[in-house]
Amino acid sequence: MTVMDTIFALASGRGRAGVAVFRLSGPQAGAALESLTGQSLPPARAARLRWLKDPETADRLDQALVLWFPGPGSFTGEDVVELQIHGGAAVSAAVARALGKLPGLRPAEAGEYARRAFANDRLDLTSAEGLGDLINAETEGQRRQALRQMDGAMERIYEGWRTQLIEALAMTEAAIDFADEDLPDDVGLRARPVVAELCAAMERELTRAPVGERLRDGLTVAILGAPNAGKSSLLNALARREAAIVSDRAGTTRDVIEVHLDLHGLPMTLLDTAGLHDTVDDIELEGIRRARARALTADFRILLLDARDWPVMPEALRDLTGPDSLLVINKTDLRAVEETAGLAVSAKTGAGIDHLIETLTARAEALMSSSEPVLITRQRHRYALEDCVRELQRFLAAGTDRDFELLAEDLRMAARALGRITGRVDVEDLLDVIFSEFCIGK
Ligand SMILES: Nc1nc2c(ncn2[C@@H]2O[C@H](COP(=O)(O)OP(=O)(O)OP(=O)(O)O)[C@@H](O)[C@H]2O)c(=O)[nH]1
Ligand SMILES: [K+]
Ligand SMILES: [Mg+2]
Repeated sequence: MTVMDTIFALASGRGRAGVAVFRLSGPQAGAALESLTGQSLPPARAARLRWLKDPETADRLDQALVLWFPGPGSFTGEDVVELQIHGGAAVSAAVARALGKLPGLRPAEAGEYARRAFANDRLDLTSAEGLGDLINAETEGQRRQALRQMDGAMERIYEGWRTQLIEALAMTEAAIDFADEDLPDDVGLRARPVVAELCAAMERELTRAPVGERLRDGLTVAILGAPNAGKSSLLNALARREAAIVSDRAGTTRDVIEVHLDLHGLPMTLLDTAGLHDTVDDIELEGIRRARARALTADFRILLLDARDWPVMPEALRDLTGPDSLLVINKTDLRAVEETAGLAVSAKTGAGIDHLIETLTARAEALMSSSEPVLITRQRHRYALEDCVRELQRFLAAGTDRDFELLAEDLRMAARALGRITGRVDVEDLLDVIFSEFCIGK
């Protein structure tokens, strides 16, 4: 058994505030609380008002609300203490100094609480990621997704799949281990329909992957158009600030400019790009190359046209039209255009901008909304799930004459790939449990 340090850290943000919260976790947490208060531990999970004193000088530091969460039912699974003290730099510093004087205590490193919670099986990896995402969530959509991930919705589905896989593995191994015994002939083949169904479910999930990743990272929308169409002006109008330089000189924007927006709870990254046209200027040409390259990786594109050019579409925009593009006609204050295929706006007067935002929001929602919890919110989930599906496909592609040993290996690898997502990798332990419930042999 390893002797764990007891860690402490300011759990609330730095700076002046009404209350600051210290959190202690580890075997000495209870003793630390007793020495700081000079009293025995309060009842579990009930707040008590206590004076905190310096353990060496007995100087009063602050009056605090203290909470005692004995392990293993705490956030980290260890003994945890929370000290709610008065906010303010000097109070926090004094309490931190006092904590540092106590035996076995040291300041926590970044992520150490979540790491201990993971080590003690209080959190799986997806829940830990969800917690991190929740703390960083800036929009409603991100908050909802993070919360679902944190409360274990994702873990339950992955673990359910993994258990089914390991059951299929047990059936396949039974065919190897008990080959000479009195087993039904088809026991090794029974895994097949289970694996086929699991594989289909995972493939379905992979096609939904962009939803979760987009929701976490945001949707990317590129604004494209001829020079001086008003791309930078439109970006500024949407962002409600002067993020990009606007001038009447064609070729003002030369590099890709990114602005992050929150569209009714959906995160969006807006890209302003160099005007697309024929030029011999090297720098402009490079800008145009980058604009096109970025535009192609964007989730969708706003093709911006000067109302005075309408309905002639500049050459450079023509090959970018399609279902992932939205035609927007700008400068309608200079020339009115009829209700057309495009959206009429004026970046200058603001006319039509609200309508554009509504359209963007609707598009973004259509791309991102999902009533079921999304299972893939990060690249690493997608990669692991793709690995898993590859193994299952290999299993399914094998003919009936294939060696059960090799089939079992495919399933074992598939289970490992899934285990990488949640951080639960105990294939053998689970296999033992399943075998013990298996009514063969005895
Ligand atoms: N009247 C009017 N002028 C506009 C409107 N939008 C932009 N402009 C003007 O058009 C000119 C070009 O605007 P920019 O936003 O710099 O255009 P751009 O497409 O970013 O141009 P480049 O970066 O050079 O490709 C500026 O003088 C703007 O003030 C509009 O809706 N109405
Ligand atoms: K310009
Ligand atoms: Mg510009």
